[in-house]
Amino acid sequence: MPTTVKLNDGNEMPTMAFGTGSVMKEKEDVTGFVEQALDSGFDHIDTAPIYYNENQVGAAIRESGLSREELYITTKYDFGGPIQKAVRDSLDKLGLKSVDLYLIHGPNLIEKDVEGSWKEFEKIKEDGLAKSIGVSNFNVEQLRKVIKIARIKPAVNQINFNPYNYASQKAAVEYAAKHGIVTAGYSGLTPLSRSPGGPVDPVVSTIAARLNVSAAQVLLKWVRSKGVAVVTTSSKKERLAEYLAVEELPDLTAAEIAAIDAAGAKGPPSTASPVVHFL
Ligand SMILES: NC(=O)C1=CN([C@@H]2O[C@H](COP(=O)(O)OP(=O)(O)OC[C@H]3O[C@@H](n4cnc5c(N)ncnc54)[C@H](OP(=O)(O)O)[C@@H]3O)[C@@H](O)[C@H]2O)C=CC1
Ligand SMILES: O=CCc1c[nH]c2ccccc12
Repeated sequence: MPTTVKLNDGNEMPTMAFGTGSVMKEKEDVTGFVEQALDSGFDHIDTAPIYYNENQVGAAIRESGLSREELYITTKYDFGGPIQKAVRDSLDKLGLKSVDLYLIHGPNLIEKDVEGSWKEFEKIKEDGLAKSIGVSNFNVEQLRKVIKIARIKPAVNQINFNPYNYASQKAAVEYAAKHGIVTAGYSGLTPLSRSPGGPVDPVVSTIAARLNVSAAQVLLKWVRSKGVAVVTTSSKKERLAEYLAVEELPDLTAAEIAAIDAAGAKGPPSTASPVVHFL
């Protein structure tokens, strides 16, 4: 059974999500990958209009034969324009009456009218179109602005979170936790996928050897050790099984966590792919 975390609105969110924004090469159909993830035991699927695959996620959900109650679906507001229309468009594409979590994909989408935009999000929850509402890529200041005017606080902040950006993201995670907001981390496997050859690699390899697990499992365990939920992905069935086994692995020791933190603080190798900023 996948592990869940209780959100500040009483709902439970599975702590291991399968992301559809990067599983495929650009414009590739993700239906088969989502089916494979559901078949492997993932019950939380993360999508967004900007991934142009909500209809494919919907098809995979229907194909899976799983009931709506067995699934947790996250999508996002990201193209701008009227918020109520955007959520209904997403629901149409997904073929669902409601999503479990609806996020503002980036702070610039609401910066002109934080209060008015968040009120629209609160209405989405009150109308039952999303069971929970939240934000993504928000820093402390941006979270503070929403919390200040919110009747319903964001339940989740989904952010880029890995050992190489831990020092800069720590404050957002701690601020969120103080306000009862769960942080979900994407790109947790950056040291393997985008920035191989950096100072985190040997530390992770040593821990992986001690535990007889993969480097990806150590990195995801490190994410969880910070109280952060995971949004990851893979095109490979064997990696999906590894990701899902992470909750059952023994905890990293405090010294191991500190060693990953310290290696991450040295930064990625100079050959690392640049982080693309968007939204
Ligand atoms: N809210 C937001 O703004 C954002 C949200 N997201 C969400 O998060 C999801 C995950 O993001 P992503 O950055 O891909 O997450 P991760 O950092 O978890 O990376 C997943 C990738 O790592 C690869 N991988 C796994 N193990 C290894 C290994 N040992 N060596 C090399 N590569 C490996 C996988 O490739 P393989 O297929 O070969 O296993 C997969 O492509 C997205 O799909 C999206 O849903 C992502 C970015 C921004
Ligand atoms: O959601 C975050 C990053 C991302 C992943 N896939 C795409 C496609 C288009 C824009 C942004 C993204």
